[in-house]
Amino acid sequence: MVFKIVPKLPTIHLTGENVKPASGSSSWISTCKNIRQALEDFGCFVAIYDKVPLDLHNQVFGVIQPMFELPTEVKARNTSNIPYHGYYKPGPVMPLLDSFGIEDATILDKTQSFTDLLWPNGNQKFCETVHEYAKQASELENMVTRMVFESYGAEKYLDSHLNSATYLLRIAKYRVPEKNEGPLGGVAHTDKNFITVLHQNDVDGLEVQTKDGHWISYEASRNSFVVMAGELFLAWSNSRIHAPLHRVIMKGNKPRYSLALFSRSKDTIETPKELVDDEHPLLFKPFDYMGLLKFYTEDVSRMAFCTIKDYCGV
Ligand SMILES: O=C(O)CCC(=O)C(=O)O
Ligand SMILES: [Fe+2]
Repeated sequence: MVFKIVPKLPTIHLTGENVKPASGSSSWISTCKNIRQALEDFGCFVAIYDKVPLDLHNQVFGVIQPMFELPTEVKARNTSNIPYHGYYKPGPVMPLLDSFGIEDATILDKTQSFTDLLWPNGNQKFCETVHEYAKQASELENMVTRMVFESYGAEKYLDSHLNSATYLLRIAKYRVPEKNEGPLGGVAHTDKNFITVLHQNDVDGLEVQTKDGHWISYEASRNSFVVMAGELFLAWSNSRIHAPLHRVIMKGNKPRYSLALFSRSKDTIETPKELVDDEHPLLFKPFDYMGLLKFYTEDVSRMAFCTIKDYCGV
């Protein structure tokens, strides 16, 4: 009998001793190493993380669902000066996807303004729950960033990096395809930001491409998060870290809901000199998120694939 080996995304437990730097324990050091290895090999990993309580998980998926039932003209109030950062209605390329973007969702006032736009009579539960979720997800992002910086001996850049970080929260619904429709929920792309933290309900669909071209399906659980590197992280690491292609293929007969927290940087980013040597000559000039965004929105064909080399390669 021939068994087909189905590859899985690496899973890393970000719990207990593994995430206690003060203990100086070997668990912390080996967790840092495992994260770095997973990001270099796959560009992502599944984090098992228990700091987002089950209550918050249930509440956040509870408060976001009614948002998708609002009239289209109300949803369209979620605009942004930055391309692709506001409301995104289902369209010809991705008819199943409906999504909102909350810029700076980790800042309560910003989540409040978003809430006031959609619910002029108030929706405090939505505002507090989504803000709390964004904060928790950003803490996970900060910890992973710290662990990777330490693993590369680049910890002296961590504080200024985290101080210049901003976060976009994208909240998405993928409806069940009709009989005459295909299952494509989200087209294959690489993320353009630093790190993305993805969390979803119990309807799977996310697939990540390996370096050798195989698609791996992610099987979600309530306490799991996909931590994924984007093109900014690839360039920061002088191409050590991989930014994987990923897509959403709908499975099952219930809608899929997901929350994606994208970290970016307000400032210019430079590859630390610790990551440059004879074996790894510098590959990128200093770059910034808005520059990369402008570069790929000038030509939509650049959106799907990794274009950071074309934007700021030396
Ligand atoms: O819904 C998901 O799990 C993936 C979303 C995604 O890849 C994105 O918004 O960039
Ligand atoms: Fe993505």
